[in-house]
Amino acid sequence: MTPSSSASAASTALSVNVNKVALVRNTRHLGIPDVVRAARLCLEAGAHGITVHPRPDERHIRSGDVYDLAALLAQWPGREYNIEGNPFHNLMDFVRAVRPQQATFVPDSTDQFTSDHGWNLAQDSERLRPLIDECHALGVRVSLFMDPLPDTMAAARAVGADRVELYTEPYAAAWGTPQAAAELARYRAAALAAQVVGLGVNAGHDLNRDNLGPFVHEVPGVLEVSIGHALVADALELGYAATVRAYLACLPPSPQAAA
Ligand SMILES: CC(=O)[C@@H](O)[C@H](O)COP(=O)(O)O
Ligand SMILES: NCC(=O)COP(=O)(O)O
Repeated sequence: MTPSSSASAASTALSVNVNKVALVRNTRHLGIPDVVRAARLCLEAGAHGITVHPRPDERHIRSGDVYDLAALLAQWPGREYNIEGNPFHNLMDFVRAVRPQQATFVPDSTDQFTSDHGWNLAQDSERLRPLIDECHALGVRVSLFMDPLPDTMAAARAVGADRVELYTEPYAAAWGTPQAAAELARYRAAALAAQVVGLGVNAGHDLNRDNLGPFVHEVPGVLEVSIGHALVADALELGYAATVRAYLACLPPSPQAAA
């Protein structure tokens, strides 16, 4: 399929995180599974973008992957590249070199098992502000990885963020339990609070085929979900194309037809 194909028409964009393809690739010196091929197959199936989280220890996504994927995305006008990381570590070097459509600032330590919390803006706003300003000067949208706390959204806007990414692990952990409805209400309140102050809302972490649909149905105005671990696990069974289509089917359709 040529890169001119359209992404699926959806009001919530699906950005596929390919960290875990790289993780498997790194266990042998054979170059397979190919991270760029995985990303291309996902884009051909209608994914709106690709996300990577190049951690400093290169446990999965390596520097070369970041640049190889940038070259791929350059062939797909209208699809977005989202690079995640801690801006006080290695993220900004990638942002300066690659200028992705979006940078997602995540407050992870270098040895963290996985992302498990959002920013403490009372502590970090002043350090974040110049880096957010630099991203804007480079034409890069900034999303801050945040816990679903309505009272923190004004500070996220005040520091200059364009969007917040709601950390969705607590929702995923509650899925299928009596606490699920209460968790959804928390995310709904956080999303509304973000939108009231002019922030766009993204979401991610531990989203999957079961919990994605209810989330985007109950939480208004989610612009993008970035999904990796469960999606790649599903792709091991279904293949990338069928898996991406299955995730897109969970997202609300809209007349918007992305380029
Ligand atoms: C920020 C976040 O929740 C994920 O995007 C992150 O990329 C997960 O990192 P691992 O894939 O290393 O668990
Ligand atoms: N920002 C979330 C992301 O990119 C992927 O998270 P997960 O689906 O691997 O948990």
